[in-house]
Amino acid sequence: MAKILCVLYDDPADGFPPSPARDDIPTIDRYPDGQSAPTPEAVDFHPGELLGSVSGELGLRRFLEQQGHELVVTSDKEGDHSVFQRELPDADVVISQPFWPAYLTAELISRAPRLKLAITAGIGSDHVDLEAAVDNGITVAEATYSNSISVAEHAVMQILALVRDYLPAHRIVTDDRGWNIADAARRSYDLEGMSVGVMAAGRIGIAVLRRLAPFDVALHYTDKNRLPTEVEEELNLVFHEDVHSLAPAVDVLSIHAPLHPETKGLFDDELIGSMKRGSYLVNTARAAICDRDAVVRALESGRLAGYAGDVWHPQPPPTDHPWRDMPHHGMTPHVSGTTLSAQARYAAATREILENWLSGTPIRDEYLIVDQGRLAGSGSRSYTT
Ligand SMILES: NC(=O)c1ccc[n+]([C@@H]2O[C@H](COP(=O)([O-])OP(=O)(O)OC[C@H]3O[C@@H](n4cnc5c(N)ncnc54)[C@H](O)[C@@H]3O)[C@@H](O)[C@H]2O)c1
Repeated sequence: MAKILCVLYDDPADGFPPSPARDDIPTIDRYPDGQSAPTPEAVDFHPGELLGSVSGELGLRRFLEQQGHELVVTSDKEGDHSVFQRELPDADVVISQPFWPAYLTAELISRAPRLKLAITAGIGSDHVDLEAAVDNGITVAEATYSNSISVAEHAVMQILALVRDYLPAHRIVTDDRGWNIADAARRSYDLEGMSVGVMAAGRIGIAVLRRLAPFDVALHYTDKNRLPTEVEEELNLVFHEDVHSLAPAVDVLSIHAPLHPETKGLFDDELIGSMKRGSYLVNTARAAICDRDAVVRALESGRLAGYAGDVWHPQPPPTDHPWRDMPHHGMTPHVSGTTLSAQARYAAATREILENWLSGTPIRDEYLIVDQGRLAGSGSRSYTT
């Protein structure tokens, strides 16, 4: 029998909601590239419920316990005495979410001799030391595509919020109880006619490009895997060989690459300094792709007119993290990929992966990041160790 250790974020501060705000959510059978939505044999939850917090348990308890497996769910993840680190040494499976990541470092992996499977309930497995997973024969799998559109919508929202300076205007109404139109207009522009670029046009990046096309903007992108010519022509995309060519060419840049050795710290003083004065940078990918203090400096100097995103390092960030107080930012907590709509999909994908693993049947190739001692599936396309 297997021990499954699941690290989830805390319930809402005022308790687990007795009912969701809406009775149902749209059913998505297929993702934009034709990949089918998760196909577990069954689920023990109602889509639209809060599943990603501790009491939601990703809807897994009945399924696992009926088969005699042990499920431990906790939000307590930091330090030697945390429930996560105390339960890890005899765990067979760890499930974690990027929103509240249980950092599976090489050192922790060395203390978990039974660990065979690390599931990311969401997308982005950089909280797992992939090299250590390769070396220790651990399979890493994630819920590919489950929240890609969720994140794309968030990025588009934040691009518009920055360019139009939405949040300060909202605060004039709620906090100041005021009506100074000039205060609201002094940094507010139209997106129309601007150049917008994405760094990485994978599942999220292409969805951002598609959603922005009707805004009559010039679309640019870079990716180490170039898109098919017909997609470039359809969206009238300008391709850049690398981010150093993309950054100075656009007014707005949205980051959608995974965090791995090629992308860590990429947006430093030099790269951000090559952008036009008054550019906007949105990062819903991973915080460590940007140099934390270079972002603050660029907002203070006016090189960046705005920065937004939902990803921080570490997570949760300390209360004095400089991104909480820097000027002209539109940051949210790491929430874009954990809408209730996304939760239904990644909870179902997590169940599907567990069903496969527990019955010894293959996990879908597109869910795999590391398998059999090497990068595999989606991981071999998007990551480097
Ligand atoms: N904020 C959130 O809630 C949230 C949710 C999901 C995913 N994400 C992040 O977004 C990332 C992308 O997700 P996705 O579903 O689009 O993944 P994806 O695998 O579909 O796309 C990743 C793309 O990045 C490209 N790429 C990788 N390294 C690159 C490099 N050095 N230069 C240029 N391009 C590079 C790949 O070729 C690929 O096209 C994830 O890895 C994750 O870190 C965040």
